[in-house]
Amino acid sequence: MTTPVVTTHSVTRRYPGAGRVTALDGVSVEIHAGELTVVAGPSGSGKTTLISVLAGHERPDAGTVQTRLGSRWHETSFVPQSLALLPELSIRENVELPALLSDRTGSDTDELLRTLDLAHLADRLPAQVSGGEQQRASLARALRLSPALLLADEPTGHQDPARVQLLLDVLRAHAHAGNAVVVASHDEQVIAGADRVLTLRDGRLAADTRPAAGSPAPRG
Ligand SMILES: Nc1ncnc2c1ncn2[C@@H]1O[C@H](COP(=O)(O)OP(=O)(O)OP(=O)(O)O)[C@@H](O)[C@H]1O
Repeated sequence: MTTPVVTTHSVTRRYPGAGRVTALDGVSVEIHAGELTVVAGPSGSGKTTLISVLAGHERPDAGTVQTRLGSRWHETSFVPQSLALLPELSIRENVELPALLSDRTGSDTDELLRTLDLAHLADRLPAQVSGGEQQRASLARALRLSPALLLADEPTGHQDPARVQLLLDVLRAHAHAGNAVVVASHDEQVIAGADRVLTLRDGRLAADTRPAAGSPAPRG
């Protein structure tokens, strides 16, 4: 097994406020390159919080997070549920944007647009395409610099089954090219296509499995 790209050790994340929610409770996981890891679990189980901690966007209240990636921003891409497309830029300009901020080559924008079935929409604004098309555009942008770690929060929520398969194929290809891909999802089709499934319940890691192998993943 390779050195993990990111490792969490007994990570706990609490949100302050009246309810003081414990969103993650002592979660220890290793994320490896070359795998599509799906974080599954019911609504509110901590999926978004875990991938935000893995991305470095959320800091744990207890426990530690180790990454072998440096602080170079282009190594990590995050597709939020909100998608965060810039409304005044076209779909093509949104996808191209990371390349304007970096000297890395990455993937070709037009090739990504074709692969994600967006080429015919390239000159439209985000408001002029569907929710599913916006979702694919946000993923295309995240892939533009070919990140070593790609995290995506429910990236198939607006897709029909054929497009879920398309996104799954794209995510698996990126992982199998030697990158770590982590997707928060409760879509059964995505879970079935994962190399590894981390299941959360009430902020705890309830299961760590490899669906294709049909056996628990090695831990630790
Ligand atoms: N900013 C916040 N302030 C307070 N509580 C929060 C905050 N963000 C999340 N929570 C709570 O933390 C818990 C975990 O939330 P999280 O968004 O990680 O779950 P999730 O599994 O991604 O849910 P979903 O599938 O609905 O997106 C939930 O109980 C949620 O209400």
